[in-house]
Amino acid sequence: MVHPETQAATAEAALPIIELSRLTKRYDGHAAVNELDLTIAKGEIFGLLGPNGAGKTTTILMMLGLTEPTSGRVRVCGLDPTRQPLQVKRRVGYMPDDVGFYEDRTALDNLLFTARLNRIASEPARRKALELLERVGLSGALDKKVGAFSRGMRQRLGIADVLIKHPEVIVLDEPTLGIDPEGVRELLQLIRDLSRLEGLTVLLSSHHLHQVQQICDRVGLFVRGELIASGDVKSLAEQLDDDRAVTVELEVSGWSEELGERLAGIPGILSFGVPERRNAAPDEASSGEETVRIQLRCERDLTTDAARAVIDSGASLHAVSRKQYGLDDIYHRYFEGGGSA
Ligand SMILES: Nc1ncnc2c1ncn2[C@@H]1O[C@H](COP(=O)(O)OP(=O)(O)OP(=O)(O)O)[C@@H](O)[C@H]1O
Repeated sequence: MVHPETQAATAEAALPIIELSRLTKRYDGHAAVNELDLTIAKGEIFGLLGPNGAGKTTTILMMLGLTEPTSGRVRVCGLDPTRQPLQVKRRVGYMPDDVGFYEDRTALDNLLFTARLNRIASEPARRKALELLERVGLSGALDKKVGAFSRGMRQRLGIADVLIKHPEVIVLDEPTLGIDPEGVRELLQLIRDLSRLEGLTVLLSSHHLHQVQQICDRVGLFVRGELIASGDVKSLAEQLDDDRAVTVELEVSGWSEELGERLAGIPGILSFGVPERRNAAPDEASSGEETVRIQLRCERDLTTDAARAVIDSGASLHAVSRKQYGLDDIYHRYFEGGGSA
């Protein structure tokens, strides 16, 4: 989903804040990240998506100056993390997938501790901590020891913890791991609001396609250390349709050979699968009143012609639609066969 706010991005928002060029990290000759080129604009919410071992964490660690690239270039807020790690740390908030807190201290104390580490004076730190606890919905639990927090509360406190130093960029590694659906919804909303209202750039690493789809302006698909595609969900879907074929889906009962012939006779239909009958041998075509789904690959949108063929054949048409690719389809199509679309 592309957010309208993003389309109306200001000139400032288009400024690159993260720039990776030919970035490579090798471990014992094995490339964990290989020749990665990626630019993220100020204010963008960018999703790093990929299976285990794809190189997402290694990329993040190089951006934070926590591991040195083998070759290539990284710039974060105009700084080189390898040579200026402290300046980068001041501007970038990192929330790992398992945030560590002092368990026997309260939420407020934990935030004040982080503020002290970042040399924020005690009065402004207290004001900011209380404001952030309110913001992340934890003002009712500020005196509660973190050891008694649920996973969702810890993640929300983690967000407050990265925000206390007023960063320009936040990097969140699997922020919704282990949180219930309602908690996930609230957390994603919070992240999006923070980005929109405060111009915060967010880099989010995740396996959860639907969550990434809900809040990210752009997504990068990682496979074996390589960024195999990036863009908003719509443009990734378009890249999948290289041949510009359109998929039309029909839900029909009363399938017959005649319907098959009528569909095959429509100019512009490239192919379609003959629906299988339930409990039948795989090569036996379906018949009768059972509802079946048929996907047609067409040169152009032929929903009307396909619907007419169903009705003319005497079958019942329950649904007809042009298939829209979601991130699920994109992910699976790209990752099938090891990452070639
Ligand atoms: N310190 C290390 N020493 C050797 N190999 C490493 C090291 N760190 C990562 N790797 C390897 O680099 C590759 C990329 O790992 P990385 O952790 O960046 O992937 P990821 O996409 O973050 O995976 P996950 O989603 O599981 O966290 C993997 O093959 C991993 O085994």
